Amino acid sequence: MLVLASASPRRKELLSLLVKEFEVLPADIDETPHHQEAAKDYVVRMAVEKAKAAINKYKVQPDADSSAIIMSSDTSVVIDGDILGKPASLDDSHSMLRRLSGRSHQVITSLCLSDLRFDHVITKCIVNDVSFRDISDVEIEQYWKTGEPHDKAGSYAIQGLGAVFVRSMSGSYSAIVGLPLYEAALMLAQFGIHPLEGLSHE
Ligand SMILES: Cc1cn([C@H]2C[C@H](O)[C@@H](COP(=O)(O)OP(=O)(O)OP(=O)(O)O)O2)c(=O)[nH]c1=O
Repeated sequence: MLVLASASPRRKELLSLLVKEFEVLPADIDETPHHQEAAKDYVVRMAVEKAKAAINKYKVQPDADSSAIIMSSDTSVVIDGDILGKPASLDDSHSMLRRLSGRSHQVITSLCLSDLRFDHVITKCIVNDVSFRDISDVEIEQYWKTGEPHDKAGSYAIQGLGAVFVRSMSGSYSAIVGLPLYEAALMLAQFGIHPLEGLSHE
């Protein structure tokens, strides 16, 4: 059994492109960065901590499969070395999008796959560059009212209306949305799960 340790509907949707059957088990962790923690280290640590929290929850389930594989991920927006998580308010969203306006930033996504004993663990960190056009204060307020930025790192969604701010990007689109499909497929294969096997030929 594959277990996706995530509350993100985007991650569930993206993983369902690769795997037909999996369980979803959100893991609650403290997402506060450590003092002077480098962005890449933080993003990988978050995925590892989500995996560990989900393992602890999963193991105590009566029908737990001892050969289950846990997948977890984290996405953060990084500008000038600062980590931007999800906005807590319009003010927060405003200061994030003001910083991103007219500039390039990075979206860093980590992926962690592990067995239940946390013996076999693979982590991967994917760095993408995204360039924004200038954004006005009025647009920031209008965008906030759509609700879209509320649960997104950096306060925007490239897969939604936030795309109107994106001049260009390089790297992995699925990683920015929350789950890097190319890397996920390669890592799943290392655990014996092969996404292209068993698909119908209709
Ligand atoms: C930059 C960007 C982020 N996001 C999302 C992906 C993640 O869901 C979210 C970043 O928060 P995360 O903490 O990575 O994930 P989450 O809290 O939504 O889910 P979980 O921790 O349970 O797995 O931002 C987009 O959907 N589009 C984007 O363009």
